[in-house]
Order: sequence, then structure tokens, then C-alpha cells
Amino acid sequence: MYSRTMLKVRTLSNNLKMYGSTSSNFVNVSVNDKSGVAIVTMQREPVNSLNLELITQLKTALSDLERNKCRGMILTSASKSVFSAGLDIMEMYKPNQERVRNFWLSLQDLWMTLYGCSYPSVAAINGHSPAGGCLLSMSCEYRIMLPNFTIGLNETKLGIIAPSWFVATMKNTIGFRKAEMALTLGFLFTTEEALKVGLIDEVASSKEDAIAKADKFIGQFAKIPPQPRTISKLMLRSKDIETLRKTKEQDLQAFLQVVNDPKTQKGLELYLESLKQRKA
Ligand SMILES: CCCCC/C=C\C/C=C/C=C/CC(=O)SCCNC(=O)CCNC(=O)[C@H](O)C(C)(C)COP(=O)(O)OP(=O)(O)OC[C@H]1O[C@@H](n2cnc3c(N)ncnc32)[C@H](O)[C@@H]1OP(=O)(O)O
Repeated sequence: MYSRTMLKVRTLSNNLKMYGSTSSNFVNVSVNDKSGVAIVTMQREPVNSLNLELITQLKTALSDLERNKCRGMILTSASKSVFSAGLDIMEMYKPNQERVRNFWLSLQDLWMTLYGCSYPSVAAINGHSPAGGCLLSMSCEYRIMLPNFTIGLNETKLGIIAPSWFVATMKNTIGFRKAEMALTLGFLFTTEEALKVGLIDEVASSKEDAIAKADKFIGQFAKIPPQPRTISKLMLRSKDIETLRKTKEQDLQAFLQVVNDPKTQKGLELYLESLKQRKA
């Protein structure tokens, strides 16, 4: 039913080639011929950490779906245990200044595209989804998660502050009080806890079940005229999108200041070591 790569994800644009990146394919898009619903699969092993290339390819895929008037989009992962580990820490550790700038601007762009897309969007969260992974999930309209994984904005636990648009997205998803608790604690919710707090909408028994549930959610919109649907969605979401659009440069400078702070660099080094040691 879902034909692979019917919508081709464009390879990296010229401005990325100058960083010597290879044009690996980190995103697969398949479209259900009958329903017109697309499955966008992140496939950057091992943990779908969001580097410049994955972010750019996701943004391109979502924009292509918009242009092709897709009927709905399901975001998921090729991994069996991780939806996305969030931002690729290697992009922020001892960064090349031009690349890290591009990295952040591309992340802003991806968020504005996903948060404001006109088609119904569902995250089929088939693995852990911390930090940036949680942001992607929350930016969709509906979330279905598999058991025994974790999700949340854990930035404060890492000694950093989630950007204001991450915070706004969480506040819009679970409400002020619960967002305040979750953000200040840097809390990672288990699947069950996430369901209870409203961070996810359903629990699925398998990835296939999650996709079936996502299809069902999107199917409800078949009877709703698309334009009123989109306008209603954007009435709720456009204020935060516009806020970031207007303050993109300020937000970038704040990020660059934090990343280039020697204390952050030391923290990143220790965090990377701790991630590696967990395995030993
Ligand atoms: C973090 C400081 C940022 C400073 C910037 C300042 C400011 C502003 C804002 C930034 C906002 C940031 C939001 C983010 O998204 S930061 C990223 C936060 N992510 C995490 O904390 C998740 C870390 N990862 C994990 O907890 C686990 O990997 C996970 C539960 C996802 C999966 O566990 P599993 O056991 O399956 O896999 P591992 O063995 O742990 O990992 C495999 C491999 O991948 C490497 N890795 C994991 N996560 C990341 C990552 N986010 N970036 C880069 N690399 C990552 C891990 O080190 C292993 O590598 P190797 O040992 O095989 O080489």
C-alpha cells in the first residue's frame, strides 16, 4: 500500500556541499496510494540525532508534502528503540561557526514548517524521544507511542535551558502547570506517564498498530473541508510561529552565545563521555 520514495527527498542543497557532507539519505518518504497519507521515516542510525543534514532533509520532505497537497503525514523512526535522541550533540561540540549557525537556522525552519503544516500530522513514537525528539513529536497534532520508552524536554537536567519555542510548544501541548513542572524538572515521562499528562494521545502495541491508529486519526479529516481545518489549526499555532519568525536572529545569537561558552563546551564533553560510559 505504501510505495517507497514516491515523493523523492531531494539530496543536500549546494550550500551544504561546501561543508564536505555526503548526501546520505536520512529520511524516507512513502505515500499510501489510496489515502494519500505519507509516512516520513527518520533513518539516521543509531539514534536519529538531529544533525544539519537530517534536519534539512526533514524540512525538504515536509515542504514537498505541502506542495504535493498530501492528505496527512505520519512521522516515525526506522530504529526499534529510538524515535530521536534530539539534537546531535556533535553539532554543538567544538563547532564550526558557519555550520552551527546553519544548524540552528535549519532547526528553526524545520519547527516552523512542521508546526504550521496544513496537513494533519501524527507522530508514531516508536522509541525514546528526549529533547529535540520530544519537540518534533509535540509539533505534530497527535501522538501515538509504544510502551516502555521515555519522552520529554530534559534540557534542565543537562544544565541548559530549552529555547522559548520549545517551551511554547510544550505549554500548548500539556498546559501551563504541567509544562512548568516538566520543564523545570527536565522530566522524562514514561509512555504511561506521558499518556496520563496528555503529552501523548494513545498507546500502541507495535509500530504497525501505531501506524494503523495514525491512519485512523487522519482518516477523520476526510469529511472535513481542508481550508477551515487549516485555518483553525493556524489560528491556534501561528502566534508562536510568528514570534520565532520575527526573533530568528535574536534566538540564533542566544544559542550561539550558549554554545560558544567554555562552560557549555565542558558540559558537552562530560555529557558525551557519560553517554559512552553508559555502555561500558
Ligand atoms: C546538550 C547541551 C546543548 C547545548 C546547547 C545549548 C543551548 C540551547 C539549546 C539546545 C537544546 C537542545 C536540545 C537537545 O535536543 S540536546 C540533546 C539531548 N538528548 C539527550 O539527552 C539524549 C541522549 N541520548 C540518550 O539518552 C540515549 O542515547 C537514548 C535513550 C536516546 C538511546 O539509548 P541507547 O542505549 O539506545 O543508545 P546509546 O548507546 O546511548 O547511543 C548510541 C550512540 O549514539 C550517541 N548519541 C546518543 N544521543 C546522542 C545525541 N543526542 N547526539 C549525539 N550522539 C548521541 C551515543 O553517544 C552513542 O555513541 P557511540 O558510543 O556509539 O559512539
